[in-house]
Amino acid sequence: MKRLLTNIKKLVHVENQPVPYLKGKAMNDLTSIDDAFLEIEDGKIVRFGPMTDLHGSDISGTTEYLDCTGQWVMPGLVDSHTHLIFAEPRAREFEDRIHGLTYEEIAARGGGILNSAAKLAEMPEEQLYDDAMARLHEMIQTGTTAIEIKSGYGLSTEAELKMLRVAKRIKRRAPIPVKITFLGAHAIPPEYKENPDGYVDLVIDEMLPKVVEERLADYIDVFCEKGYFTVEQTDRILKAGMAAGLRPKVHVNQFNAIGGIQTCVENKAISVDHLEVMDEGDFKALANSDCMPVALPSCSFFLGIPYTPARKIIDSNLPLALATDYNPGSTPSGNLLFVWSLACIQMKLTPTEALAALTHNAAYALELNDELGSIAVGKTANLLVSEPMDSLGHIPYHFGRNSLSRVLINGNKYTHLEP
Ligand SMILES: N=CN[C@@H](CCC(=O)O)C(=O)O
Ligand SMILES: [Zn+2]
Repeated sequence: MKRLLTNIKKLVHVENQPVPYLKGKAMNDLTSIDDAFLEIEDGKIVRFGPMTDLHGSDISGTTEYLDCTGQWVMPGLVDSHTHLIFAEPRAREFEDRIHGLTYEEIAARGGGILNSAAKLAEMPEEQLYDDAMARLHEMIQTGTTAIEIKSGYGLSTEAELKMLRVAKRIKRRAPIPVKITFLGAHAIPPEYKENPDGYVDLVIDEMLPKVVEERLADYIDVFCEKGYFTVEQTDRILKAGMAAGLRPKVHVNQFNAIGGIQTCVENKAISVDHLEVMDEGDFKALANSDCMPVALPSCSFFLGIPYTPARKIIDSNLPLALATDYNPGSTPSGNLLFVWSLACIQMKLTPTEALAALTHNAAYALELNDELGSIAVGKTANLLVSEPMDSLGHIPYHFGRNSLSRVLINGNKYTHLEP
């Protein structure tokens, strides 16, 4: 099955010699081809270049042509941080915050993550699966072409395994690549309030071996934060995860800088996520490491907390990825196009830097950079086709609107949004 995209106004972020990720100035320096073509065979990119190279070349066997006059084609977006599986929205807490309560105050009253855990315990796997799949379908329409899914609303061995089994079913059946993260250490359940180390023991000694035995996860995560898990507890859990074959990918520095980033880097974390509050020691720890900082601007938008210092991160010659953090408490949105707008408007990234963070670097944060993240021969044809436009900024400029005309998954039109 051969498909040919022709007359592409601009083919964005092509690579002849793919690199694992982009950092600093390189994030604003993506190579593009004007008036381009792109050939797809069996779901993979097999050839691309200027239209002038296509004329006279062998296009026999092409089964479908897609004329992209006026349209831009770019790599599909990757969401490297989501809590896609949850039982119920938390709109009540949203109203409590409008009336002045903070996220932390709501959590201290037994709301927040504990509220979601109580609801999840009661919901059958089938329903969790159907709801999460419906959310996934919606996300693909706004450009998401690979996703990470966390557990963390279980907080008991039984419920964590239930979440992860749902995630594994999604991974098997979803049309896009899925990576799974075990987040048993998302909050201290009420029965361990006086004995948090006892809960850490449960995560390490009881949950983790079962997760590994059933091959339910790719990564291990901890919410390293005041009132949740200390740096020492995080270190214990990450070391146990690594020993069991799960690389760390960690919630850290959301409200306080307590030294967690250093611990994550020491434990070879593939990414550190949130980073709304960072000190100089955190920047130092990230320099000379291969750990990807991941910013979640929709969370800052929704909770009204500081934005990750993304401009400073890139200007410090570090890489940056962007993700949604889709969850019922701090980010009830899986829309990466909105994340793109926030990155430009609130974090002062250029549209190009934000695209690099949403594609190439996000793919690295899921160790999917060999198959996704740029236009390169051999990579999977998970691609976005824009509506006709004059600049890349057209997409984030139109915040809250979907400026894509097509999302291609394995080269196939996933959805056709044009009238
Ligand atoms: N901060 C920790 N976990 C989630 C929120 C979870 C929730 O409130 O349900 C986050 O990444 O924002
Ligand atoms: Zn999160």
